[in-house]
Amino acid sequence: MPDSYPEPALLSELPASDSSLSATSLPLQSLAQVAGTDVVAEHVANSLASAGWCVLEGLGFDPVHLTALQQEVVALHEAGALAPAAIGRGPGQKLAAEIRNDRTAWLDGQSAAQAALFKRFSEIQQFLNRSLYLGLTHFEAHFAAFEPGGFYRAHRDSFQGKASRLVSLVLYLNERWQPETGGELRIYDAEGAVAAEVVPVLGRTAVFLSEDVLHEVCPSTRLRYSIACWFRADVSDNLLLLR
Ligand SMILES: O=C(O)CCC(=O)C(=O)O
Ligand SMILES: [Fe+2]
Repeated sequence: MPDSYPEPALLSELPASDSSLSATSLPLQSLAQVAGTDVVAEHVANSLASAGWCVLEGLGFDPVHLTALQQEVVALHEAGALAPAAIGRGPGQKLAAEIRNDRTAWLDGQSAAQAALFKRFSEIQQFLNRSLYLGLTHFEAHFAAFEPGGFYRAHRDSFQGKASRLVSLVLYLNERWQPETGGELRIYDAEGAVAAEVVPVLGRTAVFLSEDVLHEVCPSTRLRYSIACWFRADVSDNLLLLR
C-alpha cells in the first residue's frame, strides 16, 4: 500500500463523548482492496487484537447493496415479519423485554444484496482466521429493528469459555440520524468505562470480540434498523468431549 494512501474512516480512537462522528463514508469500496490487501479486514483484525473492537464507515461493498438491505429490513418490519428477540440459547432461551426489546429475522443470503454481504463476511472471516488464528467456521446474521424507546441492556454476546460466537459485527441501516435521537451502541472498556458511543448511521459498522466486550443499545426516539452478525467457531460435541 502506498504510504500516502488515506486511512479508512477509523473511529476506534475517538473519545466516547465525541458526538461529531462523521456520517459521510469514505470510498471504502475502492479502499477495500489496495494492491491485493483487504484494508478493511486488516484494520478489523489489528483493532480486535489491540483494543478488542473497532468502528468502520462501511465494509467496502457497493452502497447500492446497503440501500437494498435497508429496504429489505423496512419491508420485513412493515410486513410484521420480524419476531421479538429472545435471550439465552437452547432450552434456556426466553423473551425478556426488560433486557432487550428488538425484533429480528435471520438473513438467508438469497437476495443479491444479502449474497454480496455474505461474500464480504466470508472474506472478513477468512482474514480473521489467517491473521488471528480464530478458527472461525461460519457466521450467522439477523436483521434487527428497535421500536422507538427500544433498548438492549448492557451485555456480552457470549459467555467466557462457552463461546462459539467469537466476533460480533453490527452494520447500521439508518439514514439521517440526529445526535439527540439516541440509539447509540455504547461500548465499554475492560474497566467498565465508556469507550465509545456509536451513532447507528447507514453503513457504519461496529466489530468487537463477543466474549470480552460489554456493550448496550441506548434507547432511541425513532425506529432503529441494523444487521447483527456473529462469526462462530463451533466444534462438534465429540471434539468438546475430548477437551
Ligand atoms: O444494534 C446494536 O448496536 C447492537 C445489538 C446487540 O448488541 C446484539 O444484538 O447483541
Ligand atoms: Fe450484543
